[in-house]
Amino acid sequence: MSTAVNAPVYLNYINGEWSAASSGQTATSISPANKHEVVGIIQVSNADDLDRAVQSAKQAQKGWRKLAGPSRGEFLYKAANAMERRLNEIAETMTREMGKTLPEAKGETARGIAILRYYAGEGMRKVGDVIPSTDADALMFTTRVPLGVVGVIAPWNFPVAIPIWKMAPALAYGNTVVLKPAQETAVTAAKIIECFAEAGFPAGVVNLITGKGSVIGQGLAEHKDVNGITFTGSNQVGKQVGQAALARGAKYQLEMGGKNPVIIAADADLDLAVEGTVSGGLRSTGQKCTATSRVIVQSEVYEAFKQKLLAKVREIKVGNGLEGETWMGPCANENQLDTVLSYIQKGIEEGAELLHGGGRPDEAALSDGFYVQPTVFDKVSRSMVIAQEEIFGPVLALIKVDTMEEAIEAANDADFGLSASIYTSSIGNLMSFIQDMDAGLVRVNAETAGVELQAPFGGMKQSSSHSREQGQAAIEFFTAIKTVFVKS
Ligand SMILES: NC(=O)C1=CN([C@@H]2O[C@H](COP(=O)(O)OP(=O)(O)OC[C@H]3O[C@@H](n4cnc5c(N)ncnc54)[C@H](O)[C@@H]3O)[C@@H](O)[C@H]2O)C=CC1
Ligand SMILES: O=C(O)CCC(=O)C(=O)O
Repeated sequence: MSTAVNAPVYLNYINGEWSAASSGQTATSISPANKHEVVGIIQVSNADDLDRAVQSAKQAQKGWRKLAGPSRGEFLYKAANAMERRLNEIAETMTREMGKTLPEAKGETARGIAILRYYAGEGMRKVGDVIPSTDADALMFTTRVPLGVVGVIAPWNFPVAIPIWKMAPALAYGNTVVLKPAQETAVTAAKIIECFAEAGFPAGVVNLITGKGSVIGQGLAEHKDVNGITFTGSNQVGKQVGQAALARGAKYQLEMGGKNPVIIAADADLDLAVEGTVSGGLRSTGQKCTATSRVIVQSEVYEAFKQKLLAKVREIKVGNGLEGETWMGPCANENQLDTVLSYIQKGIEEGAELLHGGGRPDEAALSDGFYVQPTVFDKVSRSMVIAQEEIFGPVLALIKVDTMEEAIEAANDADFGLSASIYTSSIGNLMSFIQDMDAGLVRVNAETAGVELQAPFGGMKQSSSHSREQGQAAIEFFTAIKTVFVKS
């Protein structure tokens, strides 16, 4: 176990150099599995540091955008190779710093590497279209140009995948980047940036700055030289970021919450449905914006599904994510633990029936970590707070319905619309679900979580600013279209 005295120190990365915050202030990044364990000492930067990072990105953008796409792609391939060499170390850091289990952290790091390679290849793909002009002597076509400097504000729940799925397309399309990670996962972010440094990106193309959200995050959103802001996190902060960007005419992209439903139809394969509900709802301790939170079950199979679900949830081993037998790690920070516990309390007060969990685990060995039991509520009604607000924890709310129409209506009864899934063997059910479900991701006989890097990702309603990330869709945010008209 590290103490703050002998913990490694991580710096900002600005203009190709590692530097301490000019404020002289630092903070500790601690392990949620044991709050006395310090993973690293991180910088608490101020507005001057931020300005240096933005100016270095602005300076570097002039040369970076002039490189050919395939040449930019080469740097991304090198970053991917550097990350691959350090996969185990980065994954272990992620587990220590935010709590998800080591196999999940390894999977996420491998996903980060695959995303880098996908966007490295993007440097060789087409960027425009030829459009027939009404003038027979003219050539009309579209091309795309980068936005300029892109500010990346990232959360702690996917500390490798989210920064990379934002930075990789930004860079591939010719932007330069200032990354502001969540303080909870600043050490993991520093290790990613070490891989970018090793790849030899020109100075200023990639910058890392850590600090408070209200100072560095808000500062990025408000900075006049930041041309695009891409954010993932809470609804409240996302809206603030969007408003700050809008006020000065910058482009922005927000990926926020979810209240994702799974529908269990009367004709579902119940074992498959239980597996998908447990995995979708409780992996990563429910801290995914795509996590299953509302479980809408047709009355014919309600009791049978409930019993099978409880049998599986009872088997879950909660513990330190570094230990092989652990299935579910702690919440990522104390705030998150308190939020989850307060929602559980609210559920009880509102009259939902607690079937399993509901508090912190009893084991003495877990008392210094931010652990919570996997929790299942029965008799949840659609209007209850636990059926409406994002909990971001391992809490499943069972809702009983009679018909498929009622199931889809219940599934749509939320302010969010990120992901939704259905378990059914009926073509009629799945067609209605695909057509009528208001969500950016609709999944059939598969859990709500799980995003493929080559497909568009984003939500409807309050879940996003209506743009899409990942896959080819990323080009829409990270570039601007130019329509070119050439007359001979
Ligand atoms: N959609 C998602 O994937 C995520 C959703 N959340 C939701 O947000 C809730 C709270 O988690 P937090 O970590 O507090 O999320 P948050 O929205 O405060 O943090 C996300 C990022 O925004 C930054 N930030 C904070 N205040 C800012 C500001 N005023 N201006 C600009 N950037 C700012 C943070 O430093 C972090 O990098 C969770 O309980 C969950 O419901 C949290 C993380 C990820
Ligand atoms: O389900 C996934 O893999 C991605 C989830 C996600 O983007 C998030 O939680 O922010």
